Amino acid sequence: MNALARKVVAASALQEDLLFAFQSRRGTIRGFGMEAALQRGPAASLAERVGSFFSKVGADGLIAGALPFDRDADDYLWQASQVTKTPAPVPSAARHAGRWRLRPEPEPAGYVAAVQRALAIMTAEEGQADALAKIVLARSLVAVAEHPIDIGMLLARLSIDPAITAFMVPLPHKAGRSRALVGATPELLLSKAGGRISSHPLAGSARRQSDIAVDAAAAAALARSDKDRREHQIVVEFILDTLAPFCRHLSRPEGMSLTSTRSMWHLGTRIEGELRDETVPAIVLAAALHPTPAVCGLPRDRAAQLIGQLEPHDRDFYAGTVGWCDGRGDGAWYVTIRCAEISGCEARLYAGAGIVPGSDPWAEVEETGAKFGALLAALGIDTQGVRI
Ligand SMILES: C=C(O[C@@H]1C=C(C(=O)O)C=C[C@H]1O)C(=O)O
Repeated sequence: MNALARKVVAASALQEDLLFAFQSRRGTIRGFGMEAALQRGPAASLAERVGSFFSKVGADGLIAGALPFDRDADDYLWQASQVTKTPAPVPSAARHAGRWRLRPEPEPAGYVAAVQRALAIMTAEEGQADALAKIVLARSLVAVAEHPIDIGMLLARLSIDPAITAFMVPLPHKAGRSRALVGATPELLLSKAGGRISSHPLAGSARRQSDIAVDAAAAAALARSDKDRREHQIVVEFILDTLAPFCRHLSRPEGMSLTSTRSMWHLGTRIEGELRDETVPAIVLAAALHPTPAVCGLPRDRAAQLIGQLEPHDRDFYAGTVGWCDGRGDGAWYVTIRCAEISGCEARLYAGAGIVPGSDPWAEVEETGAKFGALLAALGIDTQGVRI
């Protein structure tokens, strides 16, 4: 075998060994091969487990992976055998072949019933000090292909949108089957470089439109929407309150701004801070914030408990946080949304929407439908499972 052929074989073997990936306009970080696992556990013991891990592997180590939605459930984080920051492969024009079957869980009417139930609770509690102010309710869509889903291809196709971070992380096996979580998140939970931190919460959404004038009108309506502004403000205040004790300075711009992906408009606010103690690892700050009211609700524990009762399917790692953290404490953590759990021929897509008093249940069906758009487009199918 000549040198070039050897190099090609080595590169493709490496691709198959891809353990995690985070790819965005700001940079790429990919890990290959499982080197060492962080001892699994809940959010409460994370700081201690991370501290003992890096005291063994040293400051040059790096862990990446996922924290589940439920703070009491076990996380799943790994150190890779090799980490590269070189740009990821160029997205190919290839698409998945064959037919797809789609199955919503729950059906739209079931989701509407859950939203109505949440609104009834909000109405009944109005005026109480601990009243439910916001809850994010999600639904899922199961897409079954004729052939195993090509995760590398999916990741490459998701990366086409410059406004998102495309990610892939491994998940613990379920019923003996290997799984991965793949997505295109637009939402930065927390990044840290030295003493500087940033967060870019999103809440308040509208579907992008193909006609430029209609799209601009949708954005303008979102910027004016009282309901969406209330949803957004709850998230920003929660993040500021949570980060304040860690920070010497914490700032946010006046007002919220519009931000867009290829499929959605959102209200967003960029928060910047300077840490009092810059040795606090990014993953510990992310775990303190998680889950924010962008994916859970307010009051947090109450909303999380109701989500467990109102949603028919366990969120598992959806609406958690995915990211990486190095031995110096730097890292980037994203809200685990616009994603699908992939196992063999099956993809389970998730999408949620914030519910506040005044929300219209069928409008939330439409919003969550629009949020499936990024993943469906990357799989190469429309909402009916027809190839596009
Ligand atoms: C929960 C999701 O998205 C979150 C909810 C939003 C909303 O309710 O407007 C907007 C952005 C995200 O913070 C999701 O995409 O699944």
